[in-house]
Amino acid sequence: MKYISTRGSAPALDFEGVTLAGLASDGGLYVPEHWPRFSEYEIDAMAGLSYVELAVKVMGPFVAGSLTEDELRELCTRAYGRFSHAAVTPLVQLDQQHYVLELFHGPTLAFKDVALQLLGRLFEHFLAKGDDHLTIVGATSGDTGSAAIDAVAGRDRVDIFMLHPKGRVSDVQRRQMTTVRAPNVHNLAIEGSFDDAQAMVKRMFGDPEMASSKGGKFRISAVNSINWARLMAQVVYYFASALQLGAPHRKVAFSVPTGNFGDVFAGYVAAQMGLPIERLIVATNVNDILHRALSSGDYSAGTVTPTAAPSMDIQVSSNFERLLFDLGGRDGHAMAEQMRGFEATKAMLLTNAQREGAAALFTSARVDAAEMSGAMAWAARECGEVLDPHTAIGLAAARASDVAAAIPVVTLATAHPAKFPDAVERATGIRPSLPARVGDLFERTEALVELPGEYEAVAEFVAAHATPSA
Ligand SMILES: Cc1ncc(COP(=O)(O)O)c(C=O)c1O
Ligand SMILES: N[C@@H](CCOP(=O)(O)O)C(=O)O
Repeated sequence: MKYISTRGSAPALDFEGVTLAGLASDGGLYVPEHWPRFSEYEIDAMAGLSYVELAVKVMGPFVAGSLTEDELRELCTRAYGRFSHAAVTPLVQLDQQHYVLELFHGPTLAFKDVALQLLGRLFEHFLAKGDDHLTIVGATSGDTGSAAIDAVAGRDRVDIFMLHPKGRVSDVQRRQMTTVRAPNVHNLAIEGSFDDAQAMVKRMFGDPEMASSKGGKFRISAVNSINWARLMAQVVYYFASALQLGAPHRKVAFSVPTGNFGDVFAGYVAAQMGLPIERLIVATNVNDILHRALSSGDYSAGTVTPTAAPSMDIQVSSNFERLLFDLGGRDGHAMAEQMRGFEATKAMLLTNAQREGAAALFTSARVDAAEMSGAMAWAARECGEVLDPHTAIGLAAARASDVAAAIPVVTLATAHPAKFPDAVERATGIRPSLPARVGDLFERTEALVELPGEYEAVAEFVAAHATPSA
């Protein structure tokens, strides 16, 4: 499989190349040059497979040419062996129509583990072939950081620099990052929002002093969902849950709490691969750029409002570019032009083709604090299911949607409620406790460096602590 950039001028790469590159050298995001498609018969034959075997089937076409089936199976077995539930991503029924897909049984209690446990192992596998060193630079609004750090802490040939917006992640989220003591892990608390951090990360990929692809010293790579391998691994659980609910003979809808548009884009990929998805509901909090874009075509970023669902406090959604590229006829030069406009003005209008294409599969909803708390209270009271604030936003959007009653709606449960104990207690009266596997999080010492929200300060820190490319 070859991958092409959404901005049309970076070289096409194979799966190994895109995994190690993270972001394309023209500033675009890599997508497969075509969507592999399964027949109804092939999807039917996936029913009953274990999570690992399903992962091998679904991801097989994407890694072709870079990994053998046995190598992929081995990497998946080790990645998903670290999950505390035998089903890896168990599906729980709430009522006649609604389900939650629990994606938080990995080591750091968020859906990010599903992809990052695999990505850490992919980095190790590919780097073992040569003698190069990777400098991972990432931005987190709370969950990617801990999942990525867990996935690469202590690994040879990798340094990780994780930027989080100071004071804007929960205590549990921060401690899950800052209490990991490994010489290759660097936590940077920066002034500003997640969007500011994400912009600095993207800038480093184009910095001629820093990025080896531009003549600089370090082989920079990504663990955010700008890295294709992240999304690829997330496609699997759409198949896993839909198969349990009767696919391919029955359609299923999904409601996805959304920030950077990675998780829900994985659902779009599943639909392109033949999974019968009735609808993808994009659920945002009051940072609603995606809701505005999908409902009125207006993709314009305002300032970020901190909320009780901090991991979704995002206004610039990286992966939306992948959708716009696909819906706009895969014209890289037009996409580059559209993104140049957005980068200059922080606003853009979707074209008619992009709006109409999106409307065929997506709907959206903006969920405020009261609606979020209401969904948490309902799930706890009526169904005995304690949800985190992000999942509650997905569920509120799912319950308000007009999906026909005969079609099951699966809300992706993206984080364990104990990551946000105060918000959960306020809404439900229940204070969730951390599972034993995260250990003595509040007894451990934290290590982090505070930096101003300036690119130069971050680049200087990375340059002083990273290992140059071979
Ligand atoms: C708990 C949680 N829910 C939802 C999201 C949104 O996911 P995405 O950025 O893939 O849209 C995130 C962060 O990305 C998250 O950490
Ligand atoms: N919500 C994320 C933000 C980064 O998103 P990603 O999926 O692109 O890594 C987080 O929790 O860090």
